[in-house]
Amino acid sequence: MVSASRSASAAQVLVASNRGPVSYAVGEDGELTARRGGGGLVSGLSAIGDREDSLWVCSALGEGDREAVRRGVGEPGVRMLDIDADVHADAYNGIANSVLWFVHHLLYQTPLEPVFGPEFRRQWAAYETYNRAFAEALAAEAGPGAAVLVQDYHLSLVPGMLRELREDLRIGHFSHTPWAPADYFRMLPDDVAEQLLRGMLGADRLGFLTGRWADAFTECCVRVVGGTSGTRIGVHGLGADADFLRERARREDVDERLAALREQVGADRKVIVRVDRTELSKNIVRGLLAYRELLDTRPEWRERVVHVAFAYPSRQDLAVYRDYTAEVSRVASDINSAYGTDSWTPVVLHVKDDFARSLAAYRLADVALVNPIRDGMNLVAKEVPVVSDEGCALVLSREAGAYEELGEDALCVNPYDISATAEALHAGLSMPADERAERTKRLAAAATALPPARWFLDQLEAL
Ligand SMILES: O=P(O)(O)OC[C@H]1O[C@H](O[C@H]2O[C@H](CO)[C@@H](O)[C@H](O)[C@H]2O)[C@H](O)[C@@H](O)[C@@H]1O
Ligand SMILES: O=c1ccn([C@@H]2O[C@H](COP(=O)(O)OP(=O)(O)O)[C@@H](O)[C@H]2O)c(=O)[nH]1
Repeated sequence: MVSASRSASAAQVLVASNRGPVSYAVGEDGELTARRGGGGLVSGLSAIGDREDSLWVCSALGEGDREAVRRGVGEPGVRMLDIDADVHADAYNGIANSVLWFVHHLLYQTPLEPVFGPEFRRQWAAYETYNRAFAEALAAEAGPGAAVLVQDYHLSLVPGMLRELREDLRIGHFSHTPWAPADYFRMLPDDVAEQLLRGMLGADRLGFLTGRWADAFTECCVRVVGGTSGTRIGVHGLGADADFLRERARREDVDERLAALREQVGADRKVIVRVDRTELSKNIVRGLLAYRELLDTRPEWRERVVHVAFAYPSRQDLAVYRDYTAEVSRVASDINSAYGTDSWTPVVLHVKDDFARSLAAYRLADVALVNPIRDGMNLVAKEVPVVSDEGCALVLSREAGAYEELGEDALCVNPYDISATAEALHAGLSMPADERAERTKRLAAAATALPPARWFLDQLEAL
């Protein structure tokens, strides 16, 4: 960890995102420790750090990050913005994750409904302030004619704001989420919907993970603001980083965790693996219920399979995420109480983020379960086949962006259909080893077609 030192105002390529590549924690001894930021956006953008002329502008997300900013500690080429904590909380928890995330992932269902009243308006004002802070920092840091790539729904207003401050810049925006169908998007107050779209249309070019999300965005523009007003739109299906993953997954710390997992699972048992943030859109509870149904309807699997579920903490400031986390644990322990025996624990649930252990689980999996209700891409689905030791069947939701590229060799499911998911798990567990290996090879090839470095460069060149 060093003081951020790269010359800032010379930056020719800038990335802006809420979450940055590292986050900091203050230890009991007062020392700061850095750890890799979670989630797929960070995995995808990691290649940018190799460029000398780049700057990654991100937000301080917690007390550790704020302390790092105060002490002037940081990674080279990264600038963390210490935006007022209340403004950040309203923008990130209130607007981005409680409203925009829910709209794009179709998560509002009774009794979870949007409430567009005074609190929303206060949070919306904070979202504007938050976006303006990014626009101003980018305007100050960008060299003449620089390219700025703004990331995701946290920063939808930044392209329009930045355009007003700096006409010389080339501005792109990339959405890592799905985009809501127009009828659902128009649930947002009219002025807010319009501001979001006009903010994004301030960019020269907009990127999406799949054609499906790009088309939904275009349809929203046609319905709400009359069209996309000359802004170019492109599709870039972010893939897994094969070189990084294969090397990282064979290191000693992963081997150690693999041995521990093998011991926990027990000899001669098959393993169904899932790895997610504990996130409503990932549909973890329905996944567990499908596993329960498998044990119920196909008793031949009892004692012969273990479901290894990693559900690492996410957005815990929000009550709805905390409740969901508790529900995941409750359903997992219900299954263990109902079916477990002295020698067999049907579900092994880990709720602490551990990248090395996740890679170990990828290696071990006979079946990977990826069943989101909706997901921009889902990199886990792309990473498992790359890392797998002996081939792995992939049970994949048709509502994940990854389905467009992996659909042919995965066992595809409607994520709401628990029985169909249980049947797909059975099919995965029963798949002959040679078929599984063949499919895994093809899945890995499709999953790595557009590695992160190329994904990033393509956008830069197109801009
Ligand atoms: O930053 P958090 O609030 O902790 O959330 C983590 C990230 O979640 C979302 O990731 C998405 O990006 C992936 C890569 O393109 C994609 O595969 C996945 O489907 C998306 O869910 C979010 O869009 C990011 O901004 C967050 O950092
Ligand atoms: O303990 C872990 C397990 C996984 N991941 C990474 O988190 C990302 C999850 O991305 P995905 O697109 O599947 O979903 P997101 O969380 O971004 O919605 C993947 O690249 C994983 O390798 C991680 O950072 N820590």
